[in-house]
Amino acid sequence: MEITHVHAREVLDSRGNPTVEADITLSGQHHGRAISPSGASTGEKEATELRDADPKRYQGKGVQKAVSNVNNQMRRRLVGQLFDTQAQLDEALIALDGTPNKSALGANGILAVSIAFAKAQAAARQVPLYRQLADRSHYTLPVPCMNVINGGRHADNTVDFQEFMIAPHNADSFANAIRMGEEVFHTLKSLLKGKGYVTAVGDEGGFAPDLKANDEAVELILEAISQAGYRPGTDISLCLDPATSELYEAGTNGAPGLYRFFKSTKKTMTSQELNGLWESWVSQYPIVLLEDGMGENDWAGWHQHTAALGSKIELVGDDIFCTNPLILQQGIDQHIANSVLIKLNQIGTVTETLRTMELAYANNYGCFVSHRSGETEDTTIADLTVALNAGHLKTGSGCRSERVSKFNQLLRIEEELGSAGKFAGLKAFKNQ
Ligand SMILES: O=C(O)[C@@H](CO)OP(=O)(O)O
Ligand SMILES: [Mg+2]
Repeated sequence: MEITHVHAREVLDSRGNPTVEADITLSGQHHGRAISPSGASTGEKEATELRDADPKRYQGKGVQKAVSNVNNQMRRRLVGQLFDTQAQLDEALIALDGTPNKSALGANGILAVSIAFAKAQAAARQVPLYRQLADRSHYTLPVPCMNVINGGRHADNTVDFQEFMIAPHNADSFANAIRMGEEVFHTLKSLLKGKGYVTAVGDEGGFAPDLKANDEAVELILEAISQAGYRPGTDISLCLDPATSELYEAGTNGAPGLYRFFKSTKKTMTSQELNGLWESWVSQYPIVLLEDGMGENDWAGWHQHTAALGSKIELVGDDIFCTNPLILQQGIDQHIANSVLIKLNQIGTVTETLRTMELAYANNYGCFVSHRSGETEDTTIADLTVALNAGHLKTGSGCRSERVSKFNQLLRIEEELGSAGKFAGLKAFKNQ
């Protein structure tokens, strides 16, 4: 189909920072619109998010250059051309950029165009986006992993670890899983209030209290699950993303690196000690998934970590893989983790994201689809999760619209699919 219109503009994300929105029209009548999200605890090998240097606009965080690259180079290359498939479009964008990490044109602009094209194609074919991404007779509705306590770089509190999530898996539908999760979320609010903690929320919608210790977050969540009338581990389990790359300090002169608890005690731990902490938490608590339990530059630590826990729970690599098929392949070869976090803007096109997911599945790795801490009303990840039967996703929790919009899209998809959709349940998680 012929691309007849390409246009980008600067819009805002959930932190009030600018990001890129792109519009695409096919054959003068089929429209697609998409917005790129933005991370705070980013992996070093992510595709480049182009930000303007001008300190007078948005403290140097503007995206005018990325927008202009869409409205000039990309528009010139695309308008008037025929693209039949997503891969053809994305290959053209990758070639036009010409760098391995999309630093010339910016992955924020490229991704918005790539997703907008997928949506325009879906509109042209009159199918929902998930069906445009993968046409199947049956689809899986994911377990929503809801981030109910925020810490790390996502909140100004005393908690070092970034994300404490609940996974309501013992449900017969996505709608019931969301209801269970939200009931726990509200119970947790009362519990925190009762204990004198603030109930303000962090970037991803979870509460951000000043707790006395990191494990207090887990204890409080378990209490909230029980108080809400559910059984921890049987009905609702826990998932964690401590985002330990943010804690990691590389060693100098050949000394091993250390993890520093930068917000609470300022104490340090070796990889071995941190791995020991995870082993004890996994034996003590109903944890089914642990993301970035080791830092992106600590492959030796990751190796140990996978040997210790890789046959017990799901170990997800986020910063270490950056949704990049080449890096994931290295991880697979070295037996690192058993699952990969999927963030479209870490790699920059729909086609490369799908390639990473296919590589993961071919090697018996899981795919955990994810939002970014800077999000928008764009709900593409909801459709992506369903399209690829990923079985679980994380997209924050229940009180911020940029997170809830994904839940609402999944509720619509579940309704639309009827008996062609099935809730994933506990088996969505590796080793469960
Ligand atoms: O670390 C993560 O997994 C993400 C999303 O939760 O955070 P950010 O978008 O800040 O990288
Ligand atoms: Mg992460």
